[in-house]
Amino acid sequence: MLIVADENIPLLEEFFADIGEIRRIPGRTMSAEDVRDADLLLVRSVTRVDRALLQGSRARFVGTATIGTDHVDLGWLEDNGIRFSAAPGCNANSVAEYVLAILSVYAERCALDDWSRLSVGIVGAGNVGGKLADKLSRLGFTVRLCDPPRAEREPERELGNGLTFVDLDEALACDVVSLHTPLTRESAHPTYHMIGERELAGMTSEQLLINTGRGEVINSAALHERLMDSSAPLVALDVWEQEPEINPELVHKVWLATPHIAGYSLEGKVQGTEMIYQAASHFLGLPVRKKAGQFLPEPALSTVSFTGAADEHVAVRIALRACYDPRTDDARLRHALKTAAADGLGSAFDRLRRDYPVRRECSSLKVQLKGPGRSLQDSFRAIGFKLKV
Ligand SMILES: NC(=O)c1ccc[n+]([C@@H]2O[C@H](COP(=O)([O-])OP(=O)(O)OC[C@H]3O[C@@H](n4cnc5c(N)ncnc54)[C@H](O)[C@@H]3O)[C@@H](O)[C@H]2O)c1
Ligand SMILES: O=C(O)[C@H](O)[C@H](O)COP(=O)(O)O
Repeated sequence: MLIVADENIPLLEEFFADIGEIRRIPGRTMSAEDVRDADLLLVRSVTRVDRALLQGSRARFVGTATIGTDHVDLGWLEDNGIRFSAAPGCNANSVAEYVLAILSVYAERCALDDWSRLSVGIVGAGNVGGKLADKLSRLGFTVRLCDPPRAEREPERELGNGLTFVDLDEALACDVVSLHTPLTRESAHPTYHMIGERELAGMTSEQLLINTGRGEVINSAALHERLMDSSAPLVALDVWEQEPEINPELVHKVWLATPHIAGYSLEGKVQGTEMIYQAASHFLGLPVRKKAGQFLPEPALSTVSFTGAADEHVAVRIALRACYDPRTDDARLRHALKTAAADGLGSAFDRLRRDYPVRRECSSLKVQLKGPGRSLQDSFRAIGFKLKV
């Protein structure tokens, strides 16, 4: 059995070596020739999976180790009897932690001691948006959820934590707006360029707009234009139109710029591999013997300890940043763009993603509290840290 796989899928050998021969190919340039003899095809988001790639291939199963599926022509696969599986939710926690880390830096920038005074509009309340909403609500933030497909499907549903669905304009009025929708063009509520001139015109310099969904959810020409004006919101972008050939001028204009790595915690990436391994095993009628947890190494930092003198907000900030500080990724991207040859911006962007350092989630870090601090314990738990008692 031949397994053709994107070389950037971690732990391919560990999960798939028992199933067949693995041929690793750079995902961005994977061609019909590369996949002609494949029985299983394993991809990430950078490979367009459609008729052009698969016609003439003997592949009967395609797995993507990602949440997003906009790179896959699902209709064509179905019409051609090719089983498909994605990895829903695999890196949702990674993205939620990325947004929390940004909020912590933003609160500091705004000289806010208590970050939970910010209201957050979450657009797209699925695995990622839902997880973020849960963490933020438990931390005491005011959260507004905008998700028209869900609002139509579950109009009466009690969302918990006092949450209700709002329309896009209400979400866009929050202090922080975080986008977590898939990229869709033909659905009842398409998200392609959902944030355009009108939406951006309504936002002010007192607001922060974060996009970790897909670049094309924001009209980047309209964003670029809006950012010419000092009344524009602050913007943090992890995803870009036309990746990897992103617009360097837009990078210069946004506050935080990262190379599509919000979901790149080690846990998130390994869970993506685990999920397509499970799906492929079921498809082939093989037992599922391996689990992501068995391959996660010990983290470099295992415990942080706070005394009874710790201020709650400072302690949370320190622990969160010990796991992840988005300014590091921002600096790497800006440096890479500055030093890349003019025709090499796309390669520089892809290199940052390929060589991404190990980043562990908050659950890998134990927090020790020497003092009563019930509300501090709750805050750490809400974020996802383990408490050491
Ligand atoms: N930056 C990253 O590293 C990264 C990582 C993971 C996922 N993503 C992106 O985030 C997207 C969301 O991930 P998820 O796991 O939450 O997906 P999901 O399918 O669980 O949830 C998406 C939600 O968006 C809602 N939605 C659809 N159209 C909408 C619209 N017009 N307005 C508001 N809401 C709408 C859906 O109803 C759904 O509840 C993925 O499709 C992917 O593109 C990016
Ligand atoms: O959809 C997803 O899961 C994320 O966008 C994912 O992090 C994309 O990573 P890539 O496949 O581009 O490596």
